[in-house]
Amino acid sequence: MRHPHLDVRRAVRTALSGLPDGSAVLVACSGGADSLSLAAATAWVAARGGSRAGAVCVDHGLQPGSADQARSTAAALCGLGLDPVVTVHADASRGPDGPEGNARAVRYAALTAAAERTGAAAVLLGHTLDDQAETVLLGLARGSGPRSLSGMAARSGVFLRPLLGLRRSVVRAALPAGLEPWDDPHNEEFAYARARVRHRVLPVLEAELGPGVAEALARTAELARADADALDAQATAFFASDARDRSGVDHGESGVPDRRKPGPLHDRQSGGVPLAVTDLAALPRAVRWRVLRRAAIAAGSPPTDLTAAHVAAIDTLVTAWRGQDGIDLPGAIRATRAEGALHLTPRTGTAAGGQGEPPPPHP
Ligand SMILES: Nc1ncnc2c1ncn2[C@@H]1O[C@H](COP(=O)(O)OP(=O)(O)OP(=O)(O)O)[C@@H](O)[C@H]1O
Repeated sequence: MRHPHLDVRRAVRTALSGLPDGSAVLVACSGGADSLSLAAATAWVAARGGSRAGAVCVDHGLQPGSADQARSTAAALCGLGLDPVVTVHADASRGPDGPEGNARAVRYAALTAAAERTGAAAVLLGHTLDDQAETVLLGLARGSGPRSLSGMAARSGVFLRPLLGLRRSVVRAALPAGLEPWDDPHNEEFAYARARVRHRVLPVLEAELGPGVAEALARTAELARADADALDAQATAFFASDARDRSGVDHGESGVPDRRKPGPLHDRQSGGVPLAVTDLAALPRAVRWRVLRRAAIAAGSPPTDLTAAHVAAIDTLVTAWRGQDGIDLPGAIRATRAEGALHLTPRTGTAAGGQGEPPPPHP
């Protein structure tokens, strides 16, 4: 780690080079060491590259003194030459996901809104390779599949994560002298699984298995992302061909569409789209489970409540059906098998989600 500030600046320059010329960006800065280091490097790169960089701090008001802390972070960011520096208040006291999850949801919404307001092409986040490794370990411990194990993307929507390839120690060593980072007490709280992974699990793995474990876990994330993307694309292709069938278009052996011939999956249901069991059973399990999950969500099952166990249960109707009853899913959706097809429909007498709304359209 001879010149950490050069590593961080290079990472920022690479991320910004993917944006259209003259783009403005915002650095999302909590005041913590990682995002402050990112802010300093971005200010440096923008000043030399003739681009515009501002910053945005989100004050959740969760801790006493958070407004003062946001103010002093904003002052430090102005001192770096970032312009504009926006402070946003985002209440995280309500919501379904607990304080941490709510804060994350309102933070991402506030950051997106700040980008729209200021015309920024991207919002830069300070996640590091260590954050990625922690995410993979947490996913492994939960028994996650490749989508979860793929961790955080270097780019997703308006968000860029330029530091995903750098160790946290490098990012922190690049923090210019005189900048005082704020230590989020949650990062040290062992009540949080991520803090335990950060301070207790990863250091033990590195000590026992050798250095490079964090890098290896981050590589797993990259490989898992490629696998998950490929499987998702196959699931999308299944729906596309299935929709063609349902539209009554038969491409036949000649490849010429024959619109007179009805497809095998005419939608005879109100509120649900049947999927041919033979078509589903022919898919590899990894693709089929994705198709089933998407179909259940499209029928109205809330994605946050629909677990892998629900999807596995639906799958029994496809691959291990012995005339058994249907399966109840979250959002008052019922999966049943009839006439060689799987049906995902609102439970009789109940509306999807219990809100009297029709299920959303099929993907
Ligand atoms: N309150 C906030 N305001 C603006 N951006 C935030 C805020 N909290 C987090 N972020 C952004 O999300 C990134 C990840 O935050 P998280 O709290 O998960 O990690 P961290 O390791 O504590 O990062 P940091 O040391 O920068 O606070 C931060 O680096 C920052 O870019």
